[in-house]
Amino acid sequence: MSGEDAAGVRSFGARLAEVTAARGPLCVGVDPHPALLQAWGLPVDVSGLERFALTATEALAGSVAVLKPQSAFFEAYGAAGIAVLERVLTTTRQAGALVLLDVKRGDIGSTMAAYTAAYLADGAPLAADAITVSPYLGFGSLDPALAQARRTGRGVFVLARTSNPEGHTVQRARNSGGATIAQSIVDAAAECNAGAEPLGDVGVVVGATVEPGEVRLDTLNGPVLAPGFGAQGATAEDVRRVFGTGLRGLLPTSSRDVLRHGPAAEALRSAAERARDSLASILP
Ligand SMILES: O=c1ccn([C@@H]2O[C@H](COP(=O)(O)O)[C@@H](O)[C@H]2O)c(=O)[nH]1
Repeated sequence: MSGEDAAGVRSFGARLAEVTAARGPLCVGVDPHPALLQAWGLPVDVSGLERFALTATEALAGSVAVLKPQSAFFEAYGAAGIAVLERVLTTTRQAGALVLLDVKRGDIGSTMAAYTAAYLADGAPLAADAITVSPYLGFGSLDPALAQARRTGRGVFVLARTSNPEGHTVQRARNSGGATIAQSIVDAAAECNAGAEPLGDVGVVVGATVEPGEVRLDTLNGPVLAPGFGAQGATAEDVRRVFGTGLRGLLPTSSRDVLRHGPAAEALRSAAERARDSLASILP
């Protein structure tokens, strides 16, 4: 497995391929919903957030390939919440998992450069291995993030066909060439990934809840984050129906359906293992 550039920077695609080969292709979301804090017997304040997020992270980061903290739940507590998020990022990395920060950023290029400095720059307090980005301002507006990700061995996951039921009006609309918007995003990502070994750095988000055949992923040559597995109703069988078997880079992700088993670390790990094992026959 190569994936190293001339400066010796190991690409995100290579790092993702390596960690999923070792730990299984599963992402678990760290989503400190107020209802989950309550279910764990924690107060819905920043102390509860800290206990919840660090308990989940410490329980899972040693065995799960990728953890995906959902930034919104940390931002809700202001600066103190962001401080907890910083600790989640550090703790995840130290335990060997990759950290995908779900922030869904997207803006004009010059502002995108500032988001890039916040999340994809070496040494930034909120630097992650990868982030989610929104292409709604045009795929080209993401260029600063894509370029920085490549330079620093990080990745981006571009929203293409999201898992929520409201997504289809925009994402299944067709452009002047007849392609759906979702497919045009996947195709733009595929162009960025062309020739990359073992996998490109530009991933897409395609929900496990969408109709089979809505999006062609065969030429993507990049990671596919598949939310909707678990609490939103998609099963392992749905993952198989939507993505087929053996799709390289497929990374199903589940948050609430794992987290509801806490706060005991062993129970959290077992829930993640069950989720991963349920996908074993489908994934490469
Ligand atoms: O299309 C999308 C993109 C992102 N998400 C995020 O993933 C998790 C899903 O949580 P569950 O508890 O497993 O439903 C959450 O953070 C979403 O913001 C998504 O669901 N769909």
